[in-house]
Amino acid sequence: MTAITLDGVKTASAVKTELVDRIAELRAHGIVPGLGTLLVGDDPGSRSYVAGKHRDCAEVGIESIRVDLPASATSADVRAAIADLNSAHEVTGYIIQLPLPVGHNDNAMLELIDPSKDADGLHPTNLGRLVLGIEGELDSPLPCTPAGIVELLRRYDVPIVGQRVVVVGRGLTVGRPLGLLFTRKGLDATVTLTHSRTVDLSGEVRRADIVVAAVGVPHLIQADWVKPGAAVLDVGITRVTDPITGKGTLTGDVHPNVAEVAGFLSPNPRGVGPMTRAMLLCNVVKAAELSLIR
Ligand SMILES: Nc1nc(=O)c2c([nH]1)NC[C@@H]1CN(c3ccc(C(=O)N[C@@H](CCC(=O)O)C(=O)O)cc3)C=[N+]21
Repeated sequence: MTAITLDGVKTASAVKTELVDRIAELRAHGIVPGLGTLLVGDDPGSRSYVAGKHRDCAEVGIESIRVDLPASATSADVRAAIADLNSAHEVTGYIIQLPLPVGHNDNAMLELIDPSKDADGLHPTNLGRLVLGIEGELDSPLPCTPAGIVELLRRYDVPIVGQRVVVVGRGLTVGRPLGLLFTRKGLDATVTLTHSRTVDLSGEVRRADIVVAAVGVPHLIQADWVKPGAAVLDVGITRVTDPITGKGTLTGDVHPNVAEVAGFLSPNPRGVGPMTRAMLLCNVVKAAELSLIR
């Protein structure tokens, strides 16, 4: 058996196509959606993600505003840049590229974002709304990676209701909010949130109908850990740069042999990454639409 690929590139492209008309409608009402990005330092991974976000915006008709600070930026510099983004009228939503360089406090900076401009859904107010919102439509932005994971599964009709989901990794951007999202009414999954201190991790994963691997441990999830037919989503990525050639390679958390056992496999790259970016655009558009009716 070979797993059906959950194609994030194709699915993200469908999501983006659906946004184009909504963006034109906003512009017709005099609202120009604009995504800001705040990047601090010169981590190559972060640079490439930010570049991707600006390309996506250009593709669908969202303006984008790029603020790059040098690695030498102080916390006061970062705070000042956040204050500027909060007050810039052309910025309808923005993100702080995480992680910030060592010496900066990611959570403290996230708290300074105007929650109505929080395109990542990571401000405590918006995370709090996700905790409160067990049912009904949420009008707060959802964290992009969890939203992208659920959207990818839905578009391939992978059953979620009542299913056992094992999330490997409890990080702020993926594992923790994903548990909250999967257990909302309507999705109704049963979630086990695992982490580095979990006893018998392979046993937990073997019980799962849906496995989300978001830890950044190369090839942690092997074929013999996976229940035949399960959906496996590879989210964690480890970037290794060859010291001699300077060439970078990306290795996911899921071993390639999982494709022989799983029913569905979201690869990495070309899986959840592009979906994350598409959901960011959705958050920007949705926030702009809400500003019309408020
Ligand atoms: N405030 C904040 N919000 C984020 O959403 C956020 C963040 N910080 N920090 C880092 C992680 C990581 N992340 C990715 C986004 C797109 C791809 C993506 O599109 N990847 C391509 C490959 C790109 C490549 O080659 O590097 C793919 O999977 O096909 C990957 C990872 C967003 N994150």
